[in-house]
Amino acid sequence: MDKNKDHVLQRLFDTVISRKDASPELSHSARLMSRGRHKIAQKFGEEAVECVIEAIDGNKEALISESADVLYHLIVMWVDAGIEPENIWAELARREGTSGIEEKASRSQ
Ligand SMILES: N=c1c2ncn([C@@H]3O[C@H](COP(=O)(O)OP(=O)(O)OP(=O)(O)O)[C@@H](O)[C@H]3O)c2ncn1[C@@H]1O[C@H](COP(=O)(O)O)[C@@H](O)[C@H]1O
Repeated sequence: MDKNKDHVLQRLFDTVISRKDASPELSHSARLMSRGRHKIAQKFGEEAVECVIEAIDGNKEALISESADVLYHLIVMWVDAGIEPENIWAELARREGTSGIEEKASRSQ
């Protein structure tokens, strides 16, 4: 069994991808995707800004809720762009063990 399937983000991705051909009347994901890439990106940006506001204000519960909104809208953006969660996990795995300080220094050389 693919253990990634147990992950809530993978299940959410599978649900959103299954909504690509769903009715915009019945599915929020289908409605958002039917409105196009600019709208999807705009919604992601709005949710990210709401996260920033709650983080700065120190509202832990609100930050948890806004973080879930950000992840949902990020997943809609991946589906629209043809990106799979595995692509992101692979990039994160590639970075494992490389300090961000070292990586930044190597870019400026
Ligand atoms: N995680 C979420 C999720 N998070 C937030 N939202 C919706 O995102 C919407 C955000 O509302 P807004 O008013 O900000 O956005 P909007 O309706 O696009 O409005 P405008 O910006 O156009 O004014 C709300 O309707 C929320 O319910 C979500 N909708 C769906 N999911 C997941 O996606 C699954 C599939 O949902 P459907 O596609 O609706 O079947 C669900 O079972 C959930 O697991």
